[in-house]
Amino acid sequence: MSEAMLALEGVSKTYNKGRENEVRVLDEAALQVRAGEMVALVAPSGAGKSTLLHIAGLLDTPDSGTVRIGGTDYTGLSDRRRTVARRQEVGFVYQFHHLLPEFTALENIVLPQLANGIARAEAQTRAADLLARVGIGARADHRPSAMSGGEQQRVAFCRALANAPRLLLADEPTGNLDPATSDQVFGALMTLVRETGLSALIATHNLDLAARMDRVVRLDQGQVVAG
Ligand SMILES: Nc1ncnc2c1ncn2[C@@H]1O[C@H](COP(=O)(O)OP(=O)(O)OP(=O)(O)O)[C@@H](O)[C@H]1O
Repeated sequence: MSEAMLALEGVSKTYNKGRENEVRVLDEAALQVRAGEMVALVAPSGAGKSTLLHIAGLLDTPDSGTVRIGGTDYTGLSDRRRTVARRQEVGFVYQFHHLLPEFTALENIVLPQLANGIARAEAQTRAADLLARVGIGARADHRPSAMSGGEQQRVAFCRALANAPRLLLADEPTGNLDPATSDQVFGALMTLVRETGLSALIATHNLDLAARMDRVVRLDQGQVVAG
């Protein structure tokens, strides 16, 4: 078995601790995603999927437990170190694309690379290559408003992969699309993940999409269990 790219151990998270509206969302949760593995995270609304993804992606910290990405333990590291690690190691995709409306598809994928110190020419070549791989090379100069929902989401996938992360985290990445488009766009995401050898943890309510991944896990009473 290959080494875990993402490893959560004993991760607990409670919101509003000690208050009467206390919510214990994660309770000693454990999860491993191996290198190159695609794992579906399925859970009812409110079960804690977003909380788990934010902790896995170093956007939030657990009350206790450890988070390792690529073998590095990020527990207790400074916000700065976590921010740098997040930028380099993790790509995020959300239900809504959150593309910058005033920039073209290509520029939306170039900008995060510039923020990561990549030269503009190299960033543009990489952005064009990513767009071609998800089948929308011809839309490179379109702004988000001049693209379909499926195309916008494909751009969001490319942006998530712009800095060649090792881990992709996605929260309902096709949840805003009609079923047929969702199916096609998810296919494009899977191809991209497979070609780049990424590890991915993808939250979805769509059991058909979940079944196309390597493994399905569920969140049950704050713990991650086999799906
Ligand atoms: N910042 C917060 N403060 C207090 N409670 C919170 C906070 N964030 C989330 N919660 C609560 O924690 C629980 C889990 O929230 P989370 O967003 O992780 O669920 P989810 O499984 O992603 O849900 P959905 O599928 O609806 O997005 C919910 O009951 C939510 O109300």
